[in-house]
This record gives sequence, structure tokens and C-alpha cells, in this order.
Amino acid sequence: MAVTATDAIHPRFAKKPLFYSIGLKIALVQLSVGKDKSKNVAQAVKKIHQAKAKGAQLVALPECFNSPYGTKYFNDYAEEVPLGETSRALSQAAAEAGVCVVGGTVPERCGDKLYNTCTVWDINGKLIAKHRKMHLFDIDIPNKITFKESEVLSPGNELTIFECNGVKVGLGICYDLRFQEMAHLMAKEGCGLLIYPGAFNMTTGPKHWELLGRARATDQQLWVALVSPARDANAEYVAWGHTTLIDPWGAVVAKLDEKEDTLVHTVDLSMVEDVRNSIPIRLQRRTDIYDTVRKS
Ligand SMILES: NC(=O)CC(=O)C(=O)O
Repeated sequence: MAVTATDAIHPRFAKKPLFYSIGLKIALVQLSVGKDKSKNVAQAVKKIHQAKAKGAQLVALPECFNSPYGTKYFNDYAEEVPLGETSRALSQAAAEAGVCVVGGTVPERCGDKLYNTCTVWDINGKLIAKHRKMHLFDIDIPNKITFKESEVLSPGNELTIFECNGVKVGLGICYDLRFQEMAHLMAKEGCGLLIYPGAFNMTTGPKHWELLGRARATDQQLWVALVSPARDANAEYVAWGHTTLIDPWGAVVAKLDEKEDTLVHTVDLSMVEDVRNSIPIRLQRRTDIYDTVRKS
């Protein structure tokens, strides 16, 4: 069988990627998150306006930005999307600032189920995408960390791609970063940037956070943004921090430490095409032997 130039693209998505001769100024907000939900949300709104003042066209918040990260908190902090107070605040902030907002994640209530959900708001405050964490964080590292999101959360079943200023952006949430098939499908469907709100911890953070981000960027030859909450050493779950932006060569172009801060950088989408032209692995995959296929 002949080797095909590209593997099959899901019919729901356009075959042609959008982008590539443009820059997109993004702000990654490493937010301090505590137990006071309204305070968390107000701080996020403040950071969105500050990022806009620095010229950002897209502002991304971290995983679980309105609630402490822990299974015992999710039910109490959960809200319906888009009816809840957090959705309303993000919609208003996006519209008032005139900026696209990738709303980190919140615990979402839908019927009798809870999800770990990222919402995306356009410059008019309209909800344009919603991603539910597909791969739940269930791990057990003896004497280090045991976490079982599946005790209270349900997984999402959809890939999520949206468009901002002509750039196709793919979304994953934290543990989703470990699954290269998901990143591959989003790249195949035209994304030039993948954004992962995430909250790695003090065990897996130093070992895997940057490594996985660089792996996804290198494998898929696109930009990868990892957005963490700031570290709170007194929290039950201590986040690693180190919000990071990685270019399509797999190089870290900007990185925060563990404190609250915002990383602002212009993502040059022409680099995606340059890297793909220079190292044409997309055309060299042996799809006659193996493949990654979208099933829904
Ligand atoms: N918190 C997560 O979902 C993922 C994580 O911390 C890890 O993969 O490590």
C-alpha cells in the first residue's frame, strides 16, 4: 500500500489550517488561588484587564482557578456553564477588555455529573468553546502522591478546537498533556498552538511538566502553552507553577518561576510552517503501517 501524504482528517474540521503569516500576543496568567471563590474570580478578572493593557489578544488562566485543586472541593465549588458566577464574570471581562479569554478550568456541574472544564470567551463575551478534561488524573506514586479525579469527576469525550484572530488553537487540560494522540489529532486538524491549563505537583512537576510540553511541541511542530496556578506551599495540593511557553522547535521561549505573575509573549505562527517545511515528518509518517485516528 502506498504511503499517504497526510492521514485522514475528521470531516467536521476544515482540511486547511488557518494561520501562519501572523503573530498572536498571548498572556499566560499564573494566578494565586485560595479558598475564597469570589476573591479568586475577582483576581482573575483583574489579571485579564492588566494583560489586555499589555496588548494581549488572548489571555489564558490556569487549571482550577476558582477553587482549590482537590476532589473534596469540586462539588462545593462547581457551577453550571455558562450560568454560574464564574462564567458570567469571564464573559463580562472578555467583553469589557475586548480580549479572547481561555478560562483555565472550573469544576462544572451538569445534571448529576461534575467535570473539570475550560471555557473560551471571544472579544464580545460569547462562549465559543468548552473543553472537559478527557483524561482524568488518577495516579498513585507510593509515599509521594495519590490522586483520583475519577472518584468525583466524569471525563469529557470531545476534542476542542477554537479560532482566535485566524489562529486555530487546541485545548487540553493538565493530564491530557500526557496523551500524544490527542495532541496529534489537534495538530492534524490545523492547530498552530495548543494551550494546556494545568496544575502539576511537586512530584511530577519537576520531572515531567516541561519535558511533556517540549515533547508535544516537538512531535507536533507547533506552539505549546502550559498555564499553572502559582505555588501555595500551605495548600493541600501544592502546584509546581512554572507556566511555560514552548516554540515549534521544542525550545522554551519563556518561563515563570513559582510565584504569581503573567507571561506575555507574541507567538509567531510562521515558525510552525518553517519547522514543518524543514523537517517534514508530517509527510513521512508511515500511515500504511500505523495511524492515529479520531473516532468521534
Ligand atoms: N493534575 C493533573 O491533572 C496532572 C498531573 O499533575 C500530572 O500528570 O502529573
